[in-house]
Amino acid sequence: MRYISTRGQAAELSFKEALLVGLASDGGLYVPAAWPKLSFDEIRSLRGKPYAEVAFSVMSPFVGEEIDDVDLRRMIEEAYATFHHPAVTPLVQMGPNDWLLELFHGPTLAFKDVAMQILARLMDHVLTERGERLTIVGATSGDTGGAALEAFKTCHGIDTFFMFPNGKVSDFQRRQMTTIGAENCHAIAIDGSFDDCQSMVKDMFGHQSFASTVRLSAVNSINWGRVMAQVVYYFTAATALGAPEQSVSFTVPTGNFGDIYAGFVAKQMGLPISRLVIATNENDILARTLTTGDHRLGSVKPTITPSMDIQISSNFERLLFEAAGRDPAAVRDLMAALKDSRRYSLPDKMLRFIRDSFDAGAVSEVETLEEVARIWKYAGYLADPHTAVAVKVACDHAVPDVPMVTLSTAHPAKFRDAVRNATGEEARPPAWGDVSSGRTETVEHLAGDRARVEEFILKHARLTRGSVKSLTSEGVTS
Ligand SMILES: Cc1ncc(COP(=O)(O)O)c(C=O)c1O
Ligand SMILES: N[C@@H](CCOP(=O)(O)O)C(=O)O
Repeated sequence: MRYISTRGQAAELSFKEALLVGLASDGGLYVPAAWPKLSFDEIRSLRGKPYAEVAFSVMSPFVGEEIDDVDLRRMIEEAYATFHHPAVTPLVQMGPNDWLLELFHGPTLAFKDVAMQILARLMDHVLTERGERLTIVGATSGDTGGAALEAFKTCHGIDTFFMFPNGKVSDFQRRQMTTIGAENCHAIAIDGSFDDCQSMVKDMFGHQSFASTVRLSAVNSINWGRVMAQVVYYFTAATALGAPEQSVSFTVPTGNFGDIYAGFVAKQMGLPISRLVIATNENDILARTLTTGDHRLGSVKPTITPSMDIQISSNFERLLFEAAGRDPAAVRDLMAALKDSRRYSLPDKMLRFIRDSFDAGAVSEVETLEEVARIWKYAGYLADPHTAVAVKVACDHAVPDVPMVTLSTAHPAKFRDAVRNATGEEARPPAWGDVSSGRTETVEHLAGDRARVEEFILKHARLTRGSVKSLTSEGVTS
């Protein structure tokens, strides 16, 4: 499989190259040059299979011949053996046709583990094979950082740095990053929003002397490997509910648009998905875009669903690429408008394309708390607030005879205060995932200034440690 950039001005890459590079050199995101398809019979044959087997069937067309099947199967088995549920991502029935897809049974209690556990193994495998090392720099609104640091802490050829918005993640999320206790893992608190952190990551890729010195890579969902791994649970859930004979809808709490875009990929591969419903909190840019066609950045509002406190949804660019008929020039124009005037207007044709597959809804703070309380009262189920946002939106979009699956993206213990406020109940983490006390926190606190962050990374990345003092725009000075 070859990978192309959504902006059309970067080299076409192999799977392994796309995996290690993360972001394309033209600022775009890598996508497969063509969508692999699974036939009706192939999809039906996935029903009831163990998660790891489905994962192999769904991911191997994206990997192609580049990684030996035996190695790929072994890495998949190992990745999902870290989960604490035999089904890995179990479905829980909430009503006659309503289901929750629990994605939080991995080591850090959020859906990010599903992709991060396999991604770390794949990257480590490729680097070991090549005798190379690299440095990952990422941005997190709370969950990606913990999952990445946990997954990469044993990868000896990789240093991992994660920036998070200072004071804007839950205590539990912060502690997952700051108590990791591994020499190659670093948590950085930034004065700013998640969007500020994410744009620093993207700018670092544009700062070529820095990027090449540290051999920069990314494991946010801008990395194709993340999206690929998230496609799998759409297949396990839909086939369990009757696909391919039965079509299924999904509602997804959305921030960076990675998780729901993985659903779109599953649909491109042939999975009969009726509707993909975007659920947002008050940072509702995507819901507004779907309603009006006007994509307009506002300022980020802190909410009780902090992982979704995002305005610049990276993976929306991948959807725009499809909506524009895979025309990279159209994507470049929209991205330039977003950068220059903080908005763009979607041409009718693109909006129609998006509306063909997607619906959207936004939920206020008050409604989120009420929904957590309602789910507890009527179903006896403690839902995390991100999941509750999606459950509320799902109710508005459910139709008879089509199962509606809502993605439950985090364990409620990660958002204990909000859950307590809504229900009076204490959401306790399982003992194996509890970071709420004990270990000392280590964190670097930096202003939202790319140069300072780069300096910190140069000082601590093992590729450069001790040998590089600063970088010019041309190259390294020591
Ligand atoms: C708990 C939780 N729910 C939902 C989301 C939104 O997912 P995405 O950014 O893939 O849209 C996130 C962050 O990514 C999250 O951590
Ligand atoms: N909500 C996310 C934001 C980053 O998303 P990603 O899927 O692109 O890594 C988080 O928890 O950090």
